Amino acid sequence: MGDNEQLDIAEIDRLNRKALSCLASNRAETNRLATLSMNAASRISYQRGIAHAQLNLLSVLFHSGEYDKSEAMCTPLPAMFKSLNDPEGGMTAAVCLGAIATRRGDFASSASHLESARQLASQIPDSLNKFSLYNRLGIDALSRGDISAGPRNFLLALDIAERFGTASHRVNMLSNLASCQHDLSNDEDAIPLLVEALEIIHNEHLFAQQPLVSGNLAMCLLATGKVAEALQVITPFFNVADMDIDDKAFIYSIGAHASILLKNLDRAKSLLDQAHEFALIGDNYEEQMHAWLVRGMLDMAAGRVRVALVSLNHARALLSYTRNPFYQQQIFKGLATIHARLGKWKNAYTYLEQYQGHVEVSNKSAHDSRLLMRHLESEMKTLKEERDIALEKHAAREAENQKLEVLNKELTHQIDHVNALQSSLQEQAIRDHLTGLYNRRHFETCLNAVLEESGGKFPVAVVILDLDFFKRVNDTYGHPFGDDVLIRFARLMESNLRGSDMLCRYGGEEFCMLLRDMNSDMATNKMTAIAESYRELVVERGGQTLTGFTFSAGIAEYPQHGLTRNELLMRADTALYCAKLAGRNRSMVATGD
Ligand SMILES: Nc1nc2c(ncn2[C@@H]2O[C@H](COP(=O)(O)OP(=O)(O)OP(=O)(O)O)[C@@H](O)[C@H]2O)c(=O)[nH]1
Repeated sequence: MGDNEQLDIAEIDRLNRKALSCLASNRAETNRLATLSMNAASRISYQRGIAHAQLNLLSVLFHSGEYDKSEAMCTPLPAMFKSLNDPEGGMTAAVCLGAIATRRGDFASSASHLESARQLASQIPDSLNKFSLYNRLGIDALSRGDISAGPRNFLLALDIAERFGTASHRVNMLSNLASCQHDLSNDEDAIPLLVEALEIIHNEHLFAQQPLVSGNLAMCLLATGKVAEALQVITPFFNVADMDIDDKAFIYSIGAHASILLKNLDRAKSLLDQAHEFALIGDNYEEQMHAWLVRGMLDMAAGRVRVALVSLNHARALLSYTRNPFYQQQIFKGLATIHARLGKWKNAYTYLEQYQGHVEVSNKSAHDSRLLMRHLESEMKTLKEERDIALEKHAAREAENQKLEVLNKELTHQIDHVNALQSSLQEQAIRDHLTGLYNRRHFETCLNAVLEESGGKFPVAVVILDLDFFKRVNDTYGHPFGDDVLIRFARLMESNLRGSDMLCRYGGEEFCMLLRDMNSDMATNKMTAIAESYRELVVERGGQTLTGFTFSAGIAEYPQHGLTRNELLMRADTALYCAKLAGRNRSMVATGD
């Protein structure tokens, strides 16, 4: 697809949806698709397309740590989506603003953005856009220390991922659920979730997500004392250039932590220096705190007790950016140890007490979180079952409706068929099958109607025609030839009729006409003209040719020669009889009044 290609609205929408769906797994692709859709939407001034493209572009910026730029791009979007009457876009924009505020440690403003996102979400059906909402609500809840709302929202996001998302969305949520468990000191339950996520990553080749998930796994392994395993999991990612800056900071810190525990202090220092740098470049306070904590451990391991105190104090100052009990415990434990080494027993004791307090809270929360997780899982299971039943019922109703629609169509079709048949039968009932002209019965009905309509206000000429010596035609040339003559005569007569006139086959080789608003003179002239054409008619069949046909006609005029149909027909018939007697090939008008 070329950059200059003209795309229509539907194609731009599709491009934006696609850009959104690869946000979790391939940000470069999101960026490429969103740029394409932004250009195409701008070209045709499609505001909604522009706004959604902008949303995708700023999400990419957000994930690469460009918070100022992404915030500047996002700030006008909620109002824009509101004016476009697009709650889905408005919700996603509010989620982005919430995420940016969280990164800045501004939890109050984050909560207000997320609340408006939640309100907008209640107006729209479930879609992939809700994934980022639940994900963000989960992260926000954890940062507030709400251990119930965190996993609950992640499970909701996992459900959205399973219904509307890709494997990468699933991985994302398994990883978040695991982080929750880890934050609650429940690493035993976190590890299988991360192993499952890594399996999906492997099978679906979602390598962009591998560093973070592996980092999380390494963190849990560290927390459970499996240091060598932890290092093994993250080693492949050292020196990988194409990685998220946050992931780099995280992985290098864990690498440094593991190296300290394995007494490889040189390696630990080199990894930690890089971790620190990445955390600073990425403006990531939580990772900065993580790096200071590990630096404190390194200082201690190297015997630099006073320096370690400085490092841990730095880490402690940043503690408000996380509720992670692992960090809290490590920091207070470290501070207690340092103060003990420095002989500051009172301080050491205070930190020890704080450390113990955190351990107790964390043990309790690990226990609570296990229970909560089981409870949430069964709650979700019930909800899912209920939803599946509702969906099944809906599908059954739809199928029933479709069946009805098909039946309805069939019925309509049959009714049409019957109607067509009926009108064809009606036509057949009033038509002569050989010539296609009206039959005598229908003619007589119409004649009655015309006479009634006239009521003497305009004349009506009634003409009966009889082809001359027709028996001879049949006898000499055969009956089929005679049929052809009758048909050709019928067509010739029709071509001489006006819309208000009417012609019928009266019987055999006899025809009858009514000429509206014509007196007998006018009718006679008309018959003379038709007689001329009939004479010139050439009929050919089976190598035989015949021409020079004649007919005789009798004309009666309403109201002059009669007031009723029968009277007029009788007078015309008599005139016809006279024309035959007078030698045929002529038209005669009824005599007398
Ligand atoms: N081919 C054909 N002939 C028909 C049809 N209906 C009637 N006829 C023939 O029309 C002929 C009418 O003959 P006649 O009544 O003797 O009259 P004519 O031969 O036309 O003589 P005049 O009317 O006295 O001029 C008969 O031979 C009928 O068989 C038809 O549908 N097809």
